[in-house]
Amino acid sequence: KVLLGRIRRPGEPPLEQGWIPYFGKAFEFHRDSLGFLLSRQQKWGDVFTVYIAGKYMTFILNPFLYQFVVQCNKQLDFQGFSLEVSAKVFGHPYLNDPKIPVNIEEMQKRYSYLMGEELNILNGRTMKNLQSVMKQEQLGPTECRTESMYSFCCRIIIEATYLTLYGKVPEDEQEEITELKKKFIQFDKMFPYLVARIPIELLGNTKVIRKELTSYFTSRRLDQRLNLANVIKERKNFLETYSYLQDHQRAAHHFAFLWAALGNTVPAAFWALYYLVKNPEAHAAVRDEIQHVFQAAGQRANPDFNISLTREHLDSMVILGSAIKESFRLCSASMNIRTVQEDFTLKLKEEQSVKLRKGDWVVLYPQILHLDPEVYENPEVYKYNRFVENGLEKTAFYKRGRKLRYYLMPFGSGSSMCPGRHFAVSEIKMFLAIMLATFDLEIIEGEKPVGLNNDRAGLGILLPNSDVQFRYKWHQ
Ligand code: HEM
Repeated sequence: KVLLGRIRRPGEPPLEQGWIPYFGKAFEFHRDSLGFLLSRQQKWGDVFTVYIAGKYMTFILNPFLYQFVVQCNKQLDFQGFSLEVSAKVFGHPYLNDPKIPVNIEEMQKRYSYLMGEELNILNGRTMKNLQSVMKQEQLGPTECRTESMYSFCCRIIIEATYLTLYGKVPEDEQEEITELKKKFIQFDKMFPYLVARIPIELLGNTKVIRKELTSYFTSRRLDQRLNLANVIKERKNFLETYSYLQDHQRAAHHFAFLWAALGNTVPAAFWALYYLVKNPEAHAAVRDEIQHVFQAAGQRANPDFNISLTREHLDSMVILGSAIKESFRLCSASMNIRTVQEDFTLKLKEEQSVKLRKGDWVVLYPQILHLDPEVYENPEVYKYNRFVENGLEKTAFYKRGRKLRYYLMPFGSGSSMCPGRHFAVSEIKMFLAIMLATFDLEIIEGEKPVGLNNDRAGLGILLPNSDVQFRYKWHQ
C-alpha cells in the first residue's frame, strides 16, 4: 500500500511510510518510540527507513554498525538538524543564516572551557555553590523534612549551576533567582512541543516566559555579574565580535546554553538520587564509598557545608560513578541524528551497504542498546554496580560474544558528542556525595514507584511521570 510519494529503489533499506499525508508513522512513533522501533526491528531487521512527520528516517539499530555512521562525517552532517532545532526552540538566529552567519567551529572551540584544567575550576565553583544553596534550606539540627524529590533536585541544581556559570551580582538577587527557576521549569515543560515545531504562539504564555528568561542574559545584565565562568566569558566575547547580532539575539544564545547545561542534568540527578534512595543495598554501598573517600581526603560533612573534593577524589568514587551510569542506562533516550548530504552508499560491513538519499536522516537510537538483554542481563532491573569490575570502572560489554565499542550513549556520539559531559557527571557526583554524606534519606512509605514520562523520547534524559515524597534529616 503506497499512498505517499516514495518508491523504494534497489539497495535502499526496507521502507515504511504509512498512509497519513505528511505525518506518516508520526503518531505511532510518538506514542511509544521504543515499542515501535522494536516491532519494526523484528519485521525488517536492523536497518530500515520510516517516514515520520515529513522526514524519511533510516534507523540503524545494530550497535556494531554505529561506528560506520559515526565515522562518516563527510556525507552525514550532524549540525544542520541541531542548529535548526536550537534556533526554533530558543529563538536565536540560525547560525548558518547567510545574512548573519556565525562561525560555528569557532563557537564550539569555546567548549574546551568545559574540560581539562578548566573543568577543575568549574568543579570547585560547583562544589561551593551546591553547598551554599543547600545551606539556604536551613534544615534544623533535629528537624526531619519531607519534600518532593524532583522539585528539590530542580531547586538545588538550577540555582547552583546558574551561579557556577554566571557568577553573582554584588547585591542580593534571591528573588530574581527564584523567578528564574520558576520560569525555567515552565519553559522546560514546553521543550518537547517546541522541538516538535508546534508554533510557540500556541503554547500559552511560553513566548513571554522565553523572553523573560532571555532577558537574564542581555549584555547589560551579564556585565553586572562579578565572576562569569570562563566558558561563558569566552562565549560572550565571541558573540560580541558579531556586531550584526542584536543584543537580544546574543542573549538567546546564552539562554540556549543554560538550557543545555540544565535540561538533562536535572532529571539525570533526580534519577540517580531516586534509585539510590529506593535501593537500600545500593544506598549503603555508595554511602560507604563516599565516606571512605571523605575520610581519605580529610573531609567531614557538617552543617557549615565546607566540603572540598578534587577531581581525583571524584574519579575514585567508582561505585557512585557506576550508579550514575546505571541510571543513565535506564532513563536516557536520546536520538543521534545525521542528515544525508548527497545520494550515496553507506558501507556498513564487509558485505552490507545501504543506499541513502540526500536530505534523509540517519538515526541511531541507543535506548534499544541500553535495554538489550543480550548486552545487559535483566536490563529492566536497576543494578547499581553493573559498571564496576574488580574495583574499577567496567568498560567491557559484549553482544553475541563480540565486544562492543558503544555500550552506553547518553551523551551522543562522535563529533556531535555533548561537550558538557564531564562537567555534568562531576556535578551529579558532587550533588550525590553531599546528599548521601550529609543526610539520612528515605522515600516516604507507600509512595508509588516513579515511572518514565515518554514525552522526551529521542530528546535526552526522560523526565519522571510523577514526583515522589522523600524525607531527610542530618546524618548522625
Ligand atoms: C546528564 C547531563 C547531560 C546529558 C545527558 C547531555 C546530553 C547531550 C546530548 C545527547 C547532546 C547532543 C549530542 C548530539 O547531537 O549527538 C548534547 C549537546 C550539548 N550539550 Fe549536553 N548533556 C548533558 C549536560 C550538559 C552540560 C552540563 C552542558 C554544559 C555545561 C552541556 C552542554 C551541551 C552543549 C553546548 C551541546 C551542544 C553542542 C553543539 O554545539 O553541538 N550538556 N548534550
